[in-house]
Formats: sequence, C-alpha cells, structure tokens
Amino acid sequence: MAGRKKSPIMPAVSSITREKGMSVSASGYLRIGATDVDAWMDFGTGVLGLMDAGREDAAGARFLRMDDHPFRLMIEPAEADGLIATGLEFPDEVAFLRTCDAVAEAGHTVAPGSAEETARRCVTAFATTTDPSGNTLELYWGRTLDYRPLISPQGVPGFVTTYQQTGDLGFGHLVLPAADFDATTAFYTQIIGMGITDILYPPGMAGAKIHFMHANNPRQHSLALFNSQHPLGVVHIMVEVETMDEVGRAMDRARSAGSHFLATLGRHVNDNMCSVYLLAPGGIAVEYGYDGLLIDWENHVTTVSIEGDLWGHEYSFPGVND
Ligand SMILES: Cc1ccc(O)c(O)c1CC[C@@H]1C(=O)CC[C@]2(C)C(=O)CC[C@@H]12
Ligand SMILES: [Fe+2]
Repeated sequence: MAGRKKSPIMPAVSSITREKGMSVSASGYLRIGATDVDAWMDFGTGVLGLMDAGREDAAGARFLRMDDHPFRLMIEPAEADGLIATGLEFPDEVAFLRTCDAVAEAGHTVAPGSAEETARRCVTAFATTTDPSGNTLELYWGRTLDYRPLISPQGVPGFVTTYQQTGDLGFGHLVLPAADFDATTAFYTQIIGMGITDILYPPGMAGAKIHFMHANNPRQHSLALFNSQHPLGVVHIMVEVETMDEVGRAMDRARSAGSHFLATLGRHVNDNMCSVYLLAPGGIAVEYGYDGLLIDWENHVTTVSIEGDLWGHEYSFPGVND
C-alpha cells in the first residue's frame, strides 16, 4: 500500500484494516436500559427462554445468559428504555489495543473502563467509544466464562452462539441506527474491522439503506446499519435457536404473555433466517430466528438486494397499522 495514491472513497485510516487476527470477533453482549427491569427479565426468561444468571449488581443490573458467557444481555435500571451499549469482542489483547489506538487516531474519544466496570462485565479490559452516529460501543477482550450448565427456564436446548464447538458467533445480531451512514460504515469497516456482507434497499421505503456487516466469524451479519435515527438506539436485536420448533414454542409463549408481534413469521433473503419479531417491554424489537446462514469469508462477494424477505415478515407497528 505504501506510496499508493489516497483513494477518494477510502478514508485515510492507516493502523488497522481487516487484517487477520486484528479485527473484531463478534457482537459479544448488549447493555439494555429498562424502566422496568423485572418486566424485561420476565420477557427474557419467560418468552425468549434465556437463563437468569442469578446475579444482581450494586446498580441493580440483572444478567441473561445464552451460553457459557457470563451474560449476553445486561438489563440495567434506567430513566428511559433503550440500548445503552454494544459490547464488541476482540480475539486478544493485541487486537484490542491496536483497535483502540486506531479509533483514537481517527479522532474518536476512547475511555478505558475502570477496574470496577471491567469486573462487572467479566472481561479482562474494555474501552468505551462512540461511532460517528453516536452509538455507544464497548470494545473488550478476555472474557471469564461461566461453566455452570445453561439451563433455559423454558427448556430451550440451546442458542446458536458457537460453531464447531468452540468458535464464538456472538450473541446474535443487532441493527444500529446510523443517520451519518457513510462515516459510520467507514468506522466499522476501516477501524473496527468488519466487512460488508450485503447491502439492502428495503422495498417501499424511499431512500432507506441497510449495510449488513460481518465480524471475524461465519455469522452472515453480526451488526447492521440502517440510515435513519431510532428513539431506542437500536432498530432490533436478534437471538437464534437451533430448531424451527423452538421458534414456534417462543411464538406460543409470546402469545400467552401478550407480547406484540412486530412482524409475522418470515424468511430473509440474505441470511436465510426464518424468524419472527417481538417487542420487548420498553419497545426494543427482538427477532427470534432459526436457520441463519454461516459463510466462509474467503470467497465471499458482496451483493445488493431490493428485497428483504423470501416470504412473510409482514410488519405491524403498534398504533400505526395495528
Ligand atoms: C431484511 C433483513 C434481513 C436480515 C435480517 O436479519 C433483518 O432483520 C432484516 C430486516 C431489517 C429491517 C429492520 O430491522 C427494521 C425494519 C425494516 C427496515 C423494514 O421495514 C424492512 C427491513 C427491516
Ligand atoms: Fe435481523
């Protein structure tokens, strides 16, 4: 690359690109603010079937497990409902430190986490930053795992968070609002080390655009950007189960609990996910899916779609068309 003329479309960020072993491994955890933590926990355990880690910290936060990570969702008491932060996992200390340097070099504030906050997340180190659209990120490495067996209160046999026994696929995926779309895309691709898997122009939504991005794991997308703002700080989050029956059972539990179905059952064109969308207490949309595509990035070619679904996923927004 030395001496090459600066490309007008590639931002000049030198330190890190998608160098192997240096990029983000997965979307590891989410911090969710809740005006009613108990209601969120009831939804998380009773409808989604996640395991209550049985820990409540000094700030009143509760923790939901999906696998051997100490938590995948941290539910914290808050004045307003919405996403507080996304935890992005790095493979090791070198990748973590180099990424922190690159983020700082690009002019973003990087605040190292205190010892207390680090312990709270069960990580070795983390640093907080924001992307160009204002989404809060926590970059971390070195998680302390929880070896107690995962026992879903709803008998969900497991959540899809690993591949080949050991590889981390992260908690699932999330779609972040990105009003400053181009700068935010550059931030994740050039600094954090994600790759664009595919691009969607959703039908019937003039000007709308979504970038689906992958981390260094085979999940089709770990994080996507939607070129719009969102009052909850997140467009939706997704958790994945191992069989279609587990999606069906969650739908039954959602109906019994009176949860709002934001979209009917459907299958996406890009990640092949067969899923339904529910609204959690406080309004965050949760996609509950099965059959997500895993990809070998070696030979991947970015595609562009003007359809989001093979079938289904009929949306009904509460108070709008419902
Ligand atoms: C299109 C698509 C593919 C794979 C996914 O995992 C997935 O969630 C989606 C839908 C993304 C997107 C959304 O999250 C909010 C509402 C959106 C913008 C629509 O109204 C169409 C596409 C939807
Ligand atoms: Fe999704």
